[in-house]
Amino acid sequence: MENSRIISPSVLSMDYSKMPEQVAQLNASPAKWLHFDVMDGHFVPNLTFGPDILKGFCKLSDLVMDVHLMVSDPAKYAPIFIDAGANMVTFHVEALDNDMEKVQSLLDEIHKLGAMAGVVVKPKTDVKIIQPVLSSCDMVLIMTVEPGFGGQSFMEDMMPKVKWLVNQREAKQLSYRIEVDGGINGTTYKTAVDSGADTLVAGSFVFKGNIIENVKALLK
Ligand SMILES: O=C(CO)[C@H](O)[C@H](O)COP(=O)(O)O
Ligand SMILES: [Co+2]
Repeated sequence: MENSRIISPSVLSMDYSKMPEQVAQLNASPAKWLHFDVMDGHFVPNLTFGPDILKGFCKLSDLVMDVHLMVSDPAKYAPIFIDAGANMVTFHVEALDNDMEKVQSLLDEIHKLGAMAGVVVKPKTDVKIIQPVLSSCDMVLIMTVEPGFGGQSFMEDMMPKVKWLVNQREAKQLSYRIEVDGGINGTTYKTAVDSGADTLVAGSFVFKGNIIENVKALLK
């Protein structure tokens, strides 16, 4: 697992009338990943992309496809998105009733299908419940907004979760990445990085103005 900071621009905030041009800008930027938010209109009150759209992004880019499943049935959809080209699949523990046996099974299934796997926790979920599955995670995603929409404000009070993950990783000699998602911009990213986040999702910040310069600003 790489140790340097990774920027994963969220295409939720892209201008879809300019999709190929904007993906070309991401390809030319120092972003290494592309964050793809799958929302089912049930787990969250918004509806986004299906697997065929991911296939389209894969044709336009060699970036690592970082698929964030905000769906009520992640066990059904994880294999479908891996088949469509997902490299990293993260799913919400809340969608599996915070049941770590179910979470462990899905992490194992995603690995068996050849993708990297991680879990996501919503702002109100206690991160400590995921302790039993940490050794099977390639990444843990801490939501810094309520999932469902781009353009919301960063919740700084999620930083203790990031710090707990850093401590657990060190204590248990694990190597998962720590990703934050929601409200990351040219100011808030510093708070996240100082707390120990190494993987930054950014949507509205990256796609407003110059995409390449905005990605660079998150790497300073
Ligand atoms: O998962 C998400 C929302 O549920 C998005 O990845 C996130 O909101 C990115 O958008 P922004 O950077 O504008 O907050
Ligand atoms: Co996301």
